[in-house]
Amino acid sequence: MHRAAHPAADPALAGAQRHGADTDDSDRTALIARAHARSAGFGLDAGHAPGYEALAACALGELVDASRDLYRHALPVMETLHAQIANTDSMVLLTDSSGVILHSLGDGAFVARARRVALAPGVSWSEPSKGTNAIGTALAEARPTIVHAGEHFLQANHQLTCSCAPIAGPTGEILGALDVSGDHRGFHRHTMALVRMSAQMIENHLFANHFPEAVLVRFHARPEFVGTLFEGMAAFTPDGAFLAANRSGLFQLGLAPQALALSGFAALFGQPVRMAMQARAAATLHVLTLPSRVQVFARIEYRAAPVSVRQPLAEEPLPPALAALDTGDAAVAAVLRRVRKVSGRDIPILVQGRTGAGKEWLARAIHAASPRATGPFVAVNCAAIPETLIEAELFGYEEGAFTGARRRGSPGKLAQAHGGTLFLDEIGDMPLAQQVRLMRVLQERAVTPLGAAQAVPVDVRVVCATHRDLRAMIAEGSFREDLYYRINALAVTLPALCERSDLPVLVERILQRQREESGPESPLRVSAQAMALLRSHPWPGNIRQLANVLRTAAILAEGEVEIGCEHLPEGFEQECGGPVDLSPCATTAPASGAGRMRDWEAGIIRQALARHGGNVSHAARELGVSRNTIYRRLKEGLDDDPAAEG
Ligand SMILES: Nc1ncnc2c1ncn2[C@@H]1O[C@H](COP(=O)(O)OP(=O)(O)OP(=O)(O)O)[C@@H](O)[C@H]1O
Repeated sequence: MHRAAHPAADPALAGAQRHGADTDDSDRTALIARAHARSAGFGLDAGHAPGYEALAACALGELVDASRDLYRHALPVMETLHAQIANTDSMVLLTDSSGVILHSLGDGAFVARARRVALAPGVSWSEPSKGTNAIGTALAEARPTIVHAGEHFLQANHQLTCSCAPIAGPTGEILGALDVSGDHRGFHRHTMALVRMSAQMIENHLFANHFPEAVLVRFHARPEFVGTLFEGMAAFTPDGAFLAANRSGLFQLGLAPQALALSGFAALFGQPVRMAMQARAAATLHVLTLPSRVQVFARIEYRAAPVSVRQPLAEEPLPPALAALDTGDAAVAAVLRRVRKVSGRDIPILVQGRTGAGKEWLARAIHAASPRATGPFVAVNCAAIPETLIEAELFGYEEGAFTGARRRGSPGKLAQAHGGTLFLDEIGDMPLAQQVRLMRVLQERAVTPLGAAQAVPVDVRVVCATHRDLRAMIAEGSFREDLYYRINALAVTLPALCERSDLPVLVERILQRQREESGPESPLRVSAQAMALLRSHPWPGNIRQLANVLRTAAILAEGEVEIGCEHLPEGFEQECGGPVDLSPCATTAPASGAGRMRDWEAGIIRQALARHGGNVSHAARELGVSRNTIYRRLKEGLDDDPAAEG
């Protein structure tokens, strides 16, 4: 049977109690023994490493979404904590209440080792899945916990030392946990204290922002502690009924929860709430008397509820920028609702979808609907920049940094996006070396241009897009997993045009926009026959191709009342799989399978190339895709074709 190492036997652990854990040595031994007994009860085998499967990105995105308040308030605190433990071969982790890692920040060398034991987002570290470990055990015991080296139930984790504190919500429920894990040889007795203080900071932020309509009292017996991590906080209704208090508040008030629940402001602070509220505008602190007769210094705040907080989120209208993309397709509407939920927060979003499906448009709308709307929106297409230039383009360079560098250098796209949104299109095409640099910039929020000695602070929200399967790329080693999780707090997938149910509305919107761009002309309709053709087309170039087809058709139909089949490109009907019928595009496309879909797209591209005598630019223009897309699709088609040579 696996035996718990005695904490006192490890000199590194001596004094852990004095530096953060709530337990003395005998308590710790008992705590680890309890955790081991539970772990054995779960049927875990100490010598056997369990499967290390992470949740799929979208499932992880849903968990992050479900814990969005915790995530939002924890992220900046994690960054600060990470800066404090930088270069200590360790990482900072945030989990939800079930122990699934939601977010991680770490040092390069340790991250690679941590990945081997699945210390990565999407993996559960609950006791039932990993046995005794700081995260699972802290959550099970609802107390700050250190689990060091051989105290881990699984031998695979004996190389780790972990310090974890649960994070309680404003009404006391455990929302998740904050953990620092590192190499056991680097155990530092102050780590637990840092983790506890950071967890406390997150709890205080959550508390201060939780009650939409409340009188908030921040108090402490020492005036210099009001407004710090150590202040007590208590929330009351506007007529003085007690709502909740944070840890320090509960400690200072010194009453049992049942007694507090029945108390009011006057009973706890010795004067009516109205009197305290009248004094709240004064710059000086207010003196109040606790039931224990102890006098405390207090700052009193009152927040009235914004009307919208009372309405369920789902009923709120979309902000105009997002509403403009809502053309009636259910999948698109679901995407818009998801991004709307995080629109006020700097959460990185990964937009997935085929070429031309509207990823950049969505990114622009996300920016326009965010508090950064007045800042810049800078788009970078990683597939369109030669590999050798990506670094200079993104990170900037000093004068003379490399041969061919512009005089006076360049700030780079990241710095240009300062205060706004950086849209990284085709992020899957970014070379690995630049992925490492980008990761560092996002972590440190500062960029060092090529040839520069000084880092420049950058404040950007990142929205990335890809048509590639980044998880498959991670598996084959061509995309960094840490970057993937960094850019992918929320992943959304735009449907291909042929999967959308809103083609007529989309057509109408595109024609309307094109009319607005090219001056007042009589409104154009699309004939029923032509609409049926549009519906049955496979649209490999998606909305971009549709917009191009409509632009040309509108010009050809000038002076007529509607766009007819004769205004659509030559060969259009054949691409639709024959004569016009009213069947949806899916029936003309291959039955299923991403591979066959690609072959079929490659076939359409080959036909277009044949029509244009092999001229890639002309074929690209007709299909409404970039030349890069044509090259890529042809290459993918050939790579997948077992009969292809070479
Ligand atoms: N919701 C929309 N309504 C009207 N037109 C749209 C919409 N979304 C996209 N478009 C049109 O489709 C074109 C392509 O869109 P966008 O550049 O966003 O696609 P993308 O998915 O980023 O493409 P790529 O993968 O090639 O970078 C736009 O220039 C615009 O003309």
